[in-house]
Amino acid sequence: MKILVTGGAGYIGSVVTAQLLEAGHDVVVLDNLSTGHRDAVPHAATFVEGDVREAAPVLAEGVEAVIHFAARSVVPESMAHPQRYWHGNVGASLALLEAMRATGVNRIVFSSTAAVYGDPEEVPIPEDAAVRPGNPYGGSKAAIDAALTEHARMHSIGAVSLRYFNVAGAYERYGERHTTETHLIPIVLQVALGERATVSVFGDDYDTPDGTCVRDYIHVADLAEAHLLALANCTPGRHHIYNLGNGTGFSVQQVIEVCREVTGHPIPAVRAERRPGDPGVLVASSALAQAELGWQPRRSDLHQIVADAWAFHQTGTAASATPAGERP
Ligand SMILES: NC(=O)c1ccc[n+]([C@@H]2O[C@H](COP(=O)([O-])OP(=O)(O)OC[C@H]3O[C@@H](n4cnc5c(N)ncnc54)[C@H](O)[C@@H]3O)[C@@H](O)[C@H]2O)c1
Ligand SMILES: O=c1ccn([C@@H]2O[C@H](COP(=O)(O)OP(=O)(O)O[C@H]3O[C@H](CO)[C@H](O)[C@H](O)[C@H]3O)[C@@H](O)[C@H]2O)c(=O)[nH]1
Repeated sequence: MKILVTGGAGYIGSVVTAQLLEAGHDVVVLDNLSTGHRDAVPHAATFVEGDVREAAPVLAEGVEAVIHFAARSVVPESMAHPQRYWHGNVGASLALLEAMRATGVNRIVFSSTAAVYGDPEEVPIPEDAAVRPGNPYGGSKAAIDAALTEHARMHSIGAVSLRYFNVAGAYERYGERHTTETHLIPIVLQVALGERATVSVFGDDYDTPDGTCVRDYIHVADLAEAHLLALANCTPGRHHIYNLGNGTGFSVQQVIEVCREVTGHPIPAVRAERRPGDPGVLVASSALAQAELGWQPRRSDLHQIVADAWAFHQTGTAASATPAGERP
């Protein structure tokens, strides 16, 4: 299949592009390089530098399906500049859907997020939990999910929203390298690398066993595999929504401890105020993805997730990578 991957120069998009190529698909990456890297695009993919709003000419070149990663995704930035998220995420995604209609491309897999659930009443969180985003980033993704439901019904598009929990780890030579890093695991590893003196623990008075926030960390390679399954499950006229996580929560303190074990570095941690908008506990129920997509995470051990991220930060390649010759 010929697939357009928006945001394929980013962290998750580059991993999915690599797996699509390994599966024999033809991939075009459309990315404006705002947070992504040209050298993260696998060699066998065609790269087009540009905005998602300019997708029509690319779609018209025989594209059969879209996997849509391109977005702004820094929660604190969304609190300070919500309009960037309405224009950059909602506006750009609506333009992409319009271009798909105009060119007759009728399948899309979309990167949604656990942030649409805000502070959930029920944990593990099922897909039918209330959508109550606690920040404009989550709000923008919830709005795109709603637009996909409408487009599926009104325009016979087949859509799948994948609601990722906390993505971490690395795959082959593809990993997380954001200039503005807010995610816990890469920040902790920057301390181990000597790039930061300490890690701040945002709040130790949550209603959790050790008082720090609990999250569900999912290996990027497992997450990526769900996109290939979702693509095969895109049914015209239907919008499916699936949570993707391991179903196990780890506290911030536990994550730091695992990073100490993996890196052998003491990783000094300091207590800091709660980060505005952070829910205490986010853990996925991925039962629906397992039942309907046949998805099964295979790299659930947090040590392996951190070991892959650590190897990537040190050498540019995941610990579990296959030999160089086999990489796309
Ligand atoms: N990383 C996570 O833990 C996580 C969790 C939930 C959801 N998500 C979602 O997954 C997707 C990918 O996240 P990521 O961590 O790989 O982010 P990333 O920033 O590494 O990748 C996003 C890519 O999209 C590109 N991009 C952004 N706006 C664009 C535009 N208007 N036109 C063209 N290209 C554009 C960027 O240059 C970048 O290469 C995002 O939609 C994000 O909201 C990520
Ligand atoms: O320096 C840091 C960074 C993070 N944290 C804490 O670590 C936990 C994880 O924080 P991340 O920033 O790594 O991830 P979030 O849970 O805030 O958000 C991520 O996962 C969400 C869903 O769970 C959304 O998908 C969102 O897009 C994505 O950034 C939070 O409790 C946060 O307060 C710290 O204590 N110190």
